[in-house]
Amino acid sequence: MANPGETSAQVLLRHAGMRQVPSSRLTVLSCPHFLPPTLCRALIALIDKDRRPSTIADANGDKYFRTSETCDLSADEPAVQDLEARLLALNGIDPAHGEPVQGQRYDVGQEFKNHTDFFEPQGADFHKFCAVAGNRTWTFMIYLNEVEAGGATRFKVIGKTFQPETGKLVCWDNHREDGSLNPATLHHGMKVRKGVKYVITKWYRERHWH
Ligand SMILES: O=C(O)CCC(=O)C(=O)O
Ligand SMILES: [Fe+2]
Repeated sequence: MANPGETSAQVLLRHAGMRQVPSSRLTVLSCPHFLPPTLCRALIALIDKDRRPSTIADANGDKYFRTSETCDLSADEPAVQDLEARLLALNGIDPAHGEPVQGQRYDVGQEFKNHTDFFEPQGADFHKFCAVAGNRTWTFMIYLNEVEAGGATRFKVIGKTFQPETGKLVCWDNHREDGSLNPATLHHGMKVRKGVKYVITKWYRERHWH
C-alpha cells in the first residue's frame, strides 16, 4: 500500500461477497449486503433529521447539476461509529485520513450529474478543499435502501451501472495505478423516478483530515 490514505483491491477482496469489475481503466468493486438493514435504517433516520441542499466544488453554472440533499453525520452517533468500524475492518485505511461520513438523499427527479469525486487541481476551489488534507483517494458509497425506480449509479467510461440495493457497497480508487487522477471514475447518480434514494458517502484523503 503506497499511502496510509489508500487501500487496494487485494485488501478489499478478502471480504466475503466483494467483486471487482473487470476493467483496465479503473479499480471499482462492489459488495451486496455490506451493511445490515437495521444499520441502514438507523442511518436513514439520521439523514432525514439533518438534511440540507447538496453543493459542488467549482460551480459550473448548472443549478440542476446536483439537486439532492446532504447531511454530515455526527461521529458521536452509535450508528456512525458502527459504520466506521466496519469500514476500517474492510479497508484498513487510517481513520485520520477520512472525511466525516456524509449521507445523501434524492427525491423523485433529483440526481447528481456526471462528475468525478476528486478535486480538479486546476479548479478555482482546489486550494479551499485540498490545502490541508490533499485530494481524495478512495470513495466508499453505500446504498441504504431499495429505490422503486431509477437512482442507479452509472460509470459511463466503462459502461457499468450499479443498482441501489439495501446495504450494497460500491467503492473505487480515484487514482490510476501510476498515482495520477483517473478521469475514468466519471459517474452519474441518476434521477430517481419513483421512491426516495438514500446513500452514504465516505471519502478518504492523501493526508490527515485535521
Ligand atoms: O448517488 C449516487 O449514486 C452517486 C453519489 C455520488 O457520486 C457522490 O455523492 O459523489
Ligand atoms: Fe460522486
